[in-house]
Amino acid sequence: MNIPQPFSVSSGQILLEAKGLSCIRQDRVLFEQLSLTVHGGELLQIAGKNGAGKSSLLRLLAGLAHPDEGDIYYRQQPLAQQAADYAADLCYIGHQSGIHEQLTALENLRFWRAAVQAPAGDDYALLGRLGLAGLEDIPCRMLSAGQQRRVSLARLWFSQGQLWILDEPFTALDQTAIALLQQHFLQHLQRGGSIVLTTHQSLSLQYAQLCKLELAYRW
Ligand SMILES: Nc1ncnc2c1ncn2[C@@H]1O[C@H](COP(=O)(O)OP(=O)(O)OP(=O)(O)O)[C@@H](O)[C@H]1O
Repeated sequence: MNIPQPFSVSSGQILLEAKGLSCIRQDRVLFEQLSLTVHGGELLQIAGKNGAGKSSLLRLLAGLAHPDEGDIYYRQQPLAQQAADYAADLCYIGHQSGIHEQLTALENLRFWRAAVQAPAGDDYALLGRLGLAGLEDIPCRMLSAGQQRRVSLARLWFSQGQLWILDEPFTALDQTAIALLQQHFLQHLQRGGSIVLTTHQSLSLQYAQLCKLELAYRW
């Protein structure tokens, strides 16, 4: 059975490309002349020691900061020329969980659905699947770190973006949640989606299209 390609860029085609990127923070060159490509259906893991510049690189790729040198292309066009399209096609989850702690898990999900114009869905069922049954209606500040991370990651179950950029998505998750998330990654890749992530943990599943970029720590 053929799985329909819901995304604008087909599997194997270049979705995101960076050429000659440099990033300087506090007078330290984190990286320079860094180039990479992300294809449809591909997972790119950015690895490296603490402080090597992984989060900084993800922020550049997400369009949240500008490189000191170099250019980023989305669907073969400069990012800056199609910022709105890129934002609609991107799900970025940073190091912080990004949840509103005064809102409940259910309210956070409803907020994100509205923000990305995703159709309404059974959020009780989704939260139950993520191990949060019975915790839907209490403020997120009362949840544990791992539970808050699960709420944050729930976006990936209704995101319509082809590209997911995820900074340390496994932080605070237990083994059950890590396995669930990795399974969800596989489904996204099999649909032709792409993922760029940082993690200090090795990916246990065998992704057909797994690339790894090691950022060296530079003094
Ligand atoms: N906005 C900023 N202003 C000043 N310095 C920054 C900024 N963002 C990052 N840095 C510095 O850049 C360096 C790289 O930080 P970054 O968060 O990108 O590293 P990382 O590889 O993601 O580290 P970790 O594995 O600890 O998360 C650090 O030394 C940090 O202090």
